[in-house]
Amino acid sequence: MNTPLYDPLSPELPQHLRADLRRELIARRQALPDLPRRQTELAERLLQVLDALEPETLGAYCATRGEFDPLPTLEKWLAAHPECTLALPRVDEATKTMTFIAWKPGEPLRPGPYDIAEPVGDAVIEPTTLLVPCVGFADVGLRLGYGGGYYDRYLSGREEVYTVGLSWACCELQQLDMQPHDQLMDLVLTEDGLYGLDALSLTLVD
Ligand SMILES: Nc1nc2c(c(=O)[nH]1)N(C=O)[C@@H](CNc1ccc(C(=O)N[C@@H](CCC(=O)O)C(=O)O)cc1)CN2
Ligand SMILES: Nc1ncnc2c1ncn2[C@@H]1O[C@H](COP(=O)(O)OP(=O)(O)OP(=O)(O)O)[C@@H](O)[C@H]1O
Repeated sequence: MNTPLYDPLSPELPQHLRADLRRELIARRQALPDLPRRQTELAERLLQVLDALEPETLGAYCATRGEFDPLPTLEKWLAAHPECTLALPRVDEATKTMTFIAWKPGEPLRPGPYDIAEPVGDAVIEPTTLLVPCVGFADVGLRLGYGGGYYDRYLSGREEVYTVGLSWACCELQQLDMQPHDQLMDLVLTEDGLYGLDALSLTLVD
């Protein structure tokens, strides 16, 4: 358990404090010790979850600013599951919307807005399972992102999409006020554990 960054009884976290919180969490994860071990542990957990979920179409992301990079693990998993289509996000900064484009390991990527790599193809996919990068999270599956609202906007009206948040243990928050537009993650994985309302019902085999 990490020390709460803010008074857990505060009725609502003001926007400027959310921005401070993001900065603090990004700095924390960028200073994480033992990164190779943490990456290996989170990758193992991700593989277990993929084996349990067997997604037909999977949305992932190109890591930035100290996020867990899921692509090496996905490359390994996809080699054994060629029936699964992988897709990566492309954002439209003007409309603050996001589209998932089919992508295979080795295919080209180009820098997009916010300096995040994006696929260059044009095959739009509606992933059934989505790996969602989380700047912070609370154990019920509540997520704090970069503040663009991209995932909340994308997931609103797509309640059937199964969401797997990925974060680091140091980014767990004891209290994160839920905002009306917040979409709960079904699961959140870190190097230390499994969170979210589905964590209790998902049976993982070693
Ligand atoms: N790897 C990765 N790709 C992703 C996301 C992500 O979280 N991780 N996204 C997830 O949505 C989308 C990009 N969303 C972003 C939204 C805002 C900022 C950003 O730079 N925001 C400002 C202000 C933040 C604030 O208000 O505190 C900044 O950081 O300076 C970056 C990315 C799509 N692709
Ligand atoms: N479904 C939605 N429709 C319209 N606006 C939305 C929706 N979801 C979020 N927003 C708006 O987007 C802004 C950012 O939301 P929030 O602070 O929750 O971002 P975030 O989840 O941290 O960011 P991101 O998903 O980009 O990583 C807020 O001003 C919010 O009102």
